[in-house]
Amino acid sequence: MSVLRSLFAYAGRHKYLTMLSLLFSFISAVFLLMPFLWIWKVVEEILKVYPDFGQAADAAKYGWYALISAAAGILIYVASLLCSHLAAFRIAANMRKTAMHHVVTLPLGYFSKEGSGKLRKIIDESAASTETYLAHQLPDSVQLMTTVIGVLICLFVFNWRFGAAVLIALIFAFLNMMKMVGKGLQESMKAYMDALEGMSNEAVEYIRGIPVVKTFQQTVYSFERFYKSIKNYEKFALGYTNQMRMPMTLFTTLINSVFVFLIGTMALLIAYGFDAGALMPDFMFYVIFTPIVAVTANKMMFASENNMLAKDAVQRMEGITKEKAFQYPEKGRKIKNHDIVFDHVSFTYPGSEAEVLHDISLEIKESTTVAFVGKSGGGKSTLVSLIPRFYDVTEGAVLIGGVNVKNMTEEELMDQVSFVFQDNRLLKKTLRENIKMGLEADDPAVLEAAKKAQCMEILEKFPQGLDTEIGSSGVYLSGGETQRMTLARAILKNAPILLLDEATAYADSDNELLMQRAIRELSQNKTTIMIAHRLSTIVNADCIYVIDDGRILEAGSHKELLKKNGEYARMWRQYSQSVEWKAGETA
Ligand SMILES: Nc1ncnc2c1ncn2[C@@H]1O[C@H](COP(=O)(O)OP(=O)(O)OP(=O)(O)O)[C@@H](O)[C@H]1O
Repeated sequence: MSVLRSLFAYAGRHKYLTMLSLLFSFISAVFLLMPFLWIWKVVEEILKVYPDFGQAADAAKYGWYALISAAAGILIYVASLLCSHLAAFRIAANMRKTAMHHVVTLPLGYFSKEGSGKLRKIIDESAASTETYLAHQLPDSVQLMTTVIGVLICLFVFNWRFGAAVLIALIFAFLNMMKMVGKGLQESMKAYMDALEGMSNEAVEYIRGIPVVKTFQQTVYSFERFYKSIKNYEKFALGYTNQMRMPMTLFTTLINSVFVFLIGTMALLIAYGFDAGALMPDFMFYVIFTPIVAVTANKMMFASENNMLAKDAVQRMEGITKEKAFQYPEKGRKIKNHDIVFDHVSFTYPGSEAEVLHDISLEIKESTTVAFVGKSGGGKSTLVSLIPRFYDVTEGAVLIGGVNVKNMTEEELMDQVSFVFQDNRLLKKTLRENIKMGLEADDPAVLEAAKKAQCMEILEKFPQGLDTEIGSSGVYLSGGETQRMTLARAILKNAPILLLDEATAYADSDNELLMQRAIRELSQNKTTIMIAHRLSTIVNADCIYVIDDGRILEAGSHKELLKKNGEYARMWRQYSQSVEWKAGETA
């Protein structure tokens, strides 16, 4: 019931269709039990007139009744499945939609914590297994319950002694079944499903990393994590199977040995002086009837396993939908200008122990350009990512124009900021849509932005120009091309705050100069933050912050920092030397 209640949360009006399917399923079960009774009547009729079979006038009539009730039962069952399938598809689709809608509201940190393979598996496969559950297993369970109740009634209506014999076998079999579906097994199954999920995640990560692995000849080492997850899966799969082996064997044996109990009872009754002839019709009824008992009991066992699977799927899905969404206020406060302030900001990545930024305070005035430089891993990208709220600060606040970014609506915040990062992604849409990203702009404006960002050679490469669909056959953009497309996006958006994290990292020397010029032009009158390892690109910044180990080491203009002769001056000397060496090499 709890599984059904959870699933109905996604059902809307389709829950009535599910209920209708259950009603049909119940009626069909009643109809499908009837043929056994009619056949018993046929047998009784024949035995009554034996050996003069011509006297069995009603046998044919009962035969027809059996056929008609079987046909009606099947037809009603088909109607039940029709309803259940319609509802199941809709409910599973709603589950996927709800999960996806929720996923996009989650903080970015969630996606680095949970691998994408794992998320895909949970959303897709959990919805699929609830679909099977609702379409088949649930109506079948109602049918089974009805059949069980019908069977139990019939067992005792005809001859309680034979009924008791069948029941004893059933009780033993079901006691075994309890072992199979008990709490311990639910836990083993959860561990098994976790291992399966882990393996799926590692497989995705492994396949993604293959190019890097091949380049660095790391095959054996990189395979280790994936291999461990396979071994872990093997451990739980074997454990689960071993746990099932004994009770499953006993269950199957007991359920199929009901005949032995019946024959034993018949022999006992005859030994105690009962008339074999008078017992025969009842005995025949139980012989006809017992196969349903075995089939029903088998089905019940699988139904309870499927119920556990559906419960597990619902819980996994709820694990995502109950994850706290990123909160944006309904109504935001208006910003006064485009100053950016970091006020005593500390930050730790979600799920990580180590603090990455420690008590950082700095102020960036509107329309100025600042640069963050420093050792790799010092926290520059993290600091920048707090402005568009890719993550929320752990302590302190980030303010734009005097307003905490947490108090700005999503629209307001995103309208203020455009960014070009190292790791940019394009959508599987046309080049035009990738530059516009939902902005109102006509083709000349899109082309103008593309031109400034040095994207014309990309557009010229494909005969369909702006209409070229990324991801369609043969359309692939390199890292540098993707970065230029992202720059075109930022140019078209023309937001007052510009965040550039190694924005020209992948550019070749021809393009880099032109991209730098476009960036310089774009950053005019904008609050700009640049992260760059090539220090020549930031010498003109109004202020340069040297970030080291999550702290500001030094701050000032290029000239001031050189005069100070500290870390920046050291970095500059090193950089100039490397440029000289390169120039020497090319000379
Ligand atoms: N998603 C994450 N989860 C946990 N820790 C992270 C995550 N991303 C980065 N870090 C850690 O935060 C620290 C700062 O990383 P960050 O990328 O901000 O440095 P950076 O100065 O920009 O480095 P680079 O110049 O190499 O880009 C590093 O120690 C890094 O390992």
